[in-house]
Amino acid sequence: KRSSARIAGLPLPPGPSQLPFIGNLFDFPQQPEEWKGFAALGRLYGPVVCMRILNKDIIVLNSMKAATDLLEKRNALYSDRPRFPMACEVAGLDWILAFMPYGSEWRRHRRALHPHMNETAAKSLAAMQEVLTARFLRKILAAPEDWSEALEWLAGATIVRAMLGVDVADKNDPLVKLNKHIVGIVIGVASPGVPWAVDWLPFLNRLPSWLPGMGFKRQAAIWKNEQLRCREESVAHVKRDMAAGTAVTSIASKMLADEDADETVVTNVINVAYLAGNDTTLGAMRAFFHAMVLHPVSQREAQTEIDQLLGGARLLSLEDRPTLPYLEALVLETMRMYPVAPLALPHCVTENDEYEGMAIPKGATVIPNTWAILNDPAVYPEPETFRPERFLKARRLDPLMPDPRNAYFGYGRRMCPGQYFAYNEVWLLAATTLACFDILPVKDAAGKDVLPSRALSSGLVSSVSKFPCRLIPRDRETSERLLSLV
Ligand code: HEM
Repeated sequence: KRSSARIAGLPLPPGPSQLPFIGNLFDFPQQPEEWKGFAALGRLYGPVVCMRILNKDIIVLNSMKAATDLLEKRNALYSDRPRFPMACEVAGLDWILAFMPYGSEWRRHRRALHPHMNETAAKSLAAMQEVLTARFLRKILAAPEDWSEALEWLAGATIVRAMLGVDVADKNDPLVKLNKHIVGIVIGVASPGVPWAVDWLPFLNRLPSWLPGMGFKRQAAIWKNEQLRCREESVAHVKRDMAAGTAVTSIASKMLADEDADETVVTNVINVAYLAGNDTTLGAMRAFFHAMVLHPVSQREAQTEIDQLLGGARLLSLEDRPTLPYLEALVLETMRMYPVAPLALPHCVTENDEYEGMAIPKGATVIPNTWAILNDPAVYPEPETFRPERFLKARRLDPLMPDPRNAYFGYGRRMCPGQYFAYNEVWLLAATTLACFDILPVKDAAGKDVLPSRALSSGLVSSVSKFPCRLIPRDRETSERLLSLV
């Protein structure tokens, strides 16, 4: 039986029928690729699906219209997060902006980040991104088989350079290590599908650690110490350099130089940028290589467009973006087909609401199904086909085509604050790599192409797994000459 209506006699959104107490526990889509399970429920019940697990209402949004109507147009009601007791209260990760409840603290942190990450500010970081991307290309010219490690280096080097002004070492960089340590802890406590009893029964956190079954508290205490120590160290590094007069300008140094700045907020947002920006951007960049291995015709088309613009005379820069519509379409199509956050992050509704005759109960967790939105055949016909042309009309970007970034980077007031910085990085990587290399599949012993798996991993960040590919310089001499100038 479905639970009875609770708001002015309106029914809850449709969904599978519920068992007593556990509700829809057995209907809940399972990893891997649980977004496909949510999309299947959407085909059965409609774009807004309601489920209940134990004591929690869960509303899944499977269409852009529903996501826009609620998360964007009613953002005053839909910008909260569900509570994450294990991550925030037990493991002390409540300083992470992405987990913060909607309110004044959250707003203070977003405001601190905004001047440094908005669209205009992101442009001023592009020159640094161009230099690091050129270093990446030099690395893969020298050792193409190590492209995956070089890409990991690029993702870490860019965010650390932007936030802390530090040039990351080629291997074993201490600041990258610190940040990775925090990421590991966040993955340990906050990954979807990691069941912590305390997340469902928060009173467990009030029981003493020595009781049987309270092992999670002892483990979390260790994680808490570790992550708080690491988080202080990265900003302390910048402060030391500033005191010695050797600091390179960075977002941290600019924030700290502001007399009115609250140091705790600075430490929080500087650290969250690596957490939220490293693996996501890496996943997006790896997806680009994957798409190119699988779609040589699109790759060739983008290279022709680039060659016509450059004629091998210079390297591409971000300023070339408007003159390369096919390349832009190719990057957008890659983002559409490889969403790094297929279920975004959950939102939470703060008041009882009504939508198209259905009750949305206060406190419900709202899961936007970005994967379903970006694979909606009514918007993107034959969504399983990689087709950059879908974004073009008469060889220009079609302004009527919905931009996948409006889902890819999340929704409403919680939309990703790093989106411009991240997009520029992925675009630069795609543009400059295609200018210099052919990206081809590896061959097996019989000389046949080995194509990598298309499956997206589940977790806080989704992407294709690491895979081998062949990177063949298109014109080694010219590439080496141009890259040596950067
Ligand atoms: C390709 C790369 C990236 C993708 C796909 C991505 C995607 C997302 C998504 C889907 C959300 C959740 C939005 C929502 O709740 O509706 C988010 C939140 C967030 N992202 Fe990104 N992101 C990327 C890169 C970055 C970078 C480089 C930063 C660095 C500043 C960053 C910082 C954040 C933060 C701090 C939040 C939490 C915002 C909040 O809760 O208010 N992200 N991102």
